[in-house]
Amino acid sequence: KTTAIVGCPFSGGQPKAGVDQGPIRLIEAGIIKDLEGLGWKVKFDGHHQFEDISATNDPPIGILKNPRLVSRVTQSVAKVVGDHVAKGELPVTLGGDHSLAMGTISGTLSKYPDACVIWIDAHADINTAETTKSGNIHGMPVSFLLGLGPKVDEFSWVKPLLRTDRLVYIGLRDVDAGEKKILRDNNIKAFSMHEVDKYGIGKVVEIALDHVNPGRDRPIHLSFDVDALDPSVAPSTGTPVRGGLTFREGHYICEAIYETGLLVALDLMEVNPSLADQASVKQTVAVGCSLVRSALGETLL
Ligand SMILES: N[C@@]1(C(=O)O)CN(C[C@@H]2CCCCN2)C[C@@H]1CCC[B-](O)(O)O
Ligand SMILES: [Mn+2]
Ligand SMILES: [Mn+2]
Ligand SMILES: [Mn+2]
Repeated sequence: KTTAIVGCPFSGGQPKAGVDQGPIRLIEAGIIKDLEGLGWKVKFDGHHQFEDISATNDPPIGILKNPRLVSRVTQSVAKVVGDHVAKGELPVTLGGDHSLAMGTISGTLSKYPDACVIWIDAHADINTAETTKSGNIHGMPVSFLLGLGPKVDEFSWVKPLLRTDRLVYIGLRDVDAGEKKILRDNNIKAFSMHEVDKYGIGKVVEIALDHVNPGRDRPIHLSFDVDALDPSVAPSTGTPVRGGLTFREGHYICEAIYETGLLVALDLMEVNPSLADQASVKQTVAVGCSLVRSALGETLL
């Protein structure tokens, strides 16, 4: 079994510098050796370099920031991830901000059209060009993947390959009003921290899988935004929100998804080693590596 580490040093979907350094820090922390230790053959063809944001003439479209750069980068990521998936390799995409998921999930769905997406995040990342208040495209990838909202020519390459009944969220606790309406209007299954408290993470993962993968026969793309975790667990991230998943709840999700044997692609997003003090950075990077190990088969016994 082969996994391909796709390092995506990219920050164009959001305004805070540093998240583009996430991949190198995860690599330096030893993620490759970690996965080899779990028996994986690990391919790492280097970090996918992207033009410097400042070097591109990329005025906003409406209020969307860096639209041409984000589109170009995510389209190239779609090809990279698609190629790895087509070869039967498990791409582990290291971000970089969560706009990259427009690329990773397009890549996965191009090979596995019946795949389901499990989105672990404090946020729904489902704003459209009409509903976004920030214009930060890391808050929008899911709407493009579902084909919701007004067309944005720059992103016409993103095909609406994802179906609303193949998407489920766990960890939500900071969802914009416009996003709440989109989730309701489209009957999208979402387990907020309220449901995690109410049912416990074990039951939540079971119900989530029953919803998007009732026969446990569909490939799974797990897209993990480290800000789903409580800021005390993963402090170095761009949009922290209190009241998040514990260290164990985050790891349980990854362990349970691995146990299904259906994982075909993983994203580990929004680690920003420029935020908070060095101890916090070290902690966040270590948690990121640990989550990846758990999603790729590390067990406690
Ligand atoms: N919905 C958001 C957007 O900018 O669209 C607004 N939110 C920040 C905002 C601050 C003020 C109180 C309400 N929340 C961040 C989120 C995107 C997160 C992207 B992710 O990849 O980190 O999940
Ligand atoms: Mn590659
Ligand atoms: Mn996110
Ligand atoms: Mn988030």
